[in-house]
Amino acid sequence: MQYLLKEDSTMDLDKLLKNVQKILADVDNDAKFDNLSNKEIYVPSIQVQGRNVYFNLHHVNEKGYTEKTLVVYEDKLSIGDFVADERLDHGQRALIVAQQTEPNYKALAKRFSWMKPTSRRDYKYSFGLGDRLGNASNAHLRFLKGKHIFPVIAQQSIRELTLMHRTNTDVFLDAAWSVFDEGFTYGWGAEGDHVKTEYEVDYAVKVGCRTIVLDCTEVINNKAVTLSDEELDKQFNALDDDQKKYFNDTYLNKTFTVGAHNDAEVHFTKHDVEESVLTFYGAVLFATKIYHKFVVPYDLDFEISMDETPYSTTNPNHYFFANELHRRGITPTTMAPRFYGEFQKAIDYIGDLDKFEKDFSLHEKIAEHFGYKLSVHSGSDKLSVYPIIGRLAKAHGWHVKTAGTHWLEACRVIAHKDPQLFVDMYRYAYNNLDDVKDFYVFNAQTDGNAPKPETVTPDHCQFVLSDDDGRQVMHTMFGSLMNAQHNYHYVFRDKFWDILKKNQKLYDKFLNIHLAEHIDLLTGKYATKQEALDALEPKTDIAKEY
Ligand SMILES: O=C(O)[C@@H](O)[C@H](O)[C@H](O)C(=O)CO
Repeated sequence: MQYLLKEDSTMDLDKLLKNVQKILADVDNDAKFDNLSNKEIYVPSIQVQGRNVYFNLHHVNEKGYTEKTLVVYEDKLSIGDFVADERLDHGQRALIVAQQTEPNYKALAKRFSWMKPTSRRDYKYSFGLGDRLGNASNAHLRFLKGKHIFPVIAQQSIRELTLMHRTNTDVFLDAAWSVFDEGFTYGWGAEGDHVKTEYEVDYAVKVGCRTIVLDCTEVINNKAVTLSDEELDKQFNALDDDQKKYFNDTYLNKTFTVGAHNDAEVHFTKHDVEESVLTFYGAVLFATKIYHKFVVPYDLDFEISMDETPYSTTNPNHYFFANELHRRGITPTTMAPRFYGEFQKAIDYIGDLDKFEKDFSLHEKIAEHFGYKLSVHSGSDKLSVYPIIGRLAKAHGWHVKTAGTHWLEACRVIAHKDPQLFVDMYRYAYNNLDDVKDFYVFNAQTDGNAPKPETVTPDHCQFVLSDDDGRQVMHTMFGSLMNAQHNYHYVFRDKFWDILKKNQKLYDKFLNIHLAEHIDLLTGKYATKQEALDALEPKTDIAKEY
């Protein structure tokens, strides 16, 4: 691709060069870069390596959208790594202006290792921040800077990619460019989330993901849980004699001590043995195969998720799965049991908190015993259990995953800035909820309590995002809403993006408020959900300030 030379350039490259030289001079002083003449230089992105300079320009165009371009000042011998739009030669060096493309990401990642996703194994606390739109990570990274929490910002399940019509590459690059933009050198995660087949694992790995979340739902025999003891026994006894002997010798009527301080026990009854084997042994073998084919050769973080099975994972089930992996020399990075109660999308935990605490505590001790962390899926908005998770997992570390709740904060921007668009989106989501019945299980599908569209008006629509069922309708219908078409036009997408791009600062503010409610409860800054909400929820309509 040929680049524009100085005389044809769309910007004053000479002036840009003067700012580069000012940056180089400032590095030798306080490196604050606070008096550059070009105010479009996004200071958090400035990187200086020897006499080489890199940064992003943030240009607000005539529509009010912020356009980001990369500027590189490097030796002519190396700058050819980048695909430039414009170039100014300067002695033995050159200044280029370039797009945020995959080739230019790869060129930057050659120079800055922190531009590549890394393992979360070495981080005690990690938080999944799935970004369904691709423009939430800057706010998330700015919020987390200095908090010593590892952000997994490239985290979209195959389900989300399918529904939103995005690729893992789209997700990866949106996240990676945010890392450069914010100068986030702490480390970041990219994961193939809820991958179920070797193809899906391979897809995530080849894009550059460092973690795979192997969803075992479809290789777990969920029928075993429903069997009578008699039928369970009959099916167990149909196994090979050596299999039966091994399982009974290893687990039957055995009690295992677990926990970092060996202060808890897991006991196996006959039912526990037979149910655990018939439910999970196939998944153990599948996970073992994936481990040897992908996790070892590509040095991946390995999460095993069973959080979306129809039934809770008992503590013996969890111990059985972990111990069978352990016997095979496999220690996952994280495991995601399905905990007691319900972790439905977009709303708080559903269940008895005391029972949850008892259940989570033993799962946590099993994880400590085998040397991995628990992973809490659908962590969005589960504020009631965060104090419990934060307390019980504080010593060993936690990994909590969120995603759709950040999409709802984008919907909140629409509800404030174009209420009619929000009303139309909600009506469409409500009337087409069957689109997602094969993808998600949530109360709003069946309880009939979601706000009726006729009650949602431009003057009265923001309440939907505080209503559990209304939240679930908007949360799960993200893909249908963003891809609905009529006469080859997007019904909502173009208007949605126009509003969001014009109001990125408001979106960022909503994201930071919402993320603070999650993080401040997990880290113990606030002891209860109500305390966090009282402290963090805006008392006025802050949208009027943007
Ligand atoms: O909606 C999805 O598919 C994802 O958000 C998925 O559930 C993810 O693993 C998650 O738990 C984030 O909260």
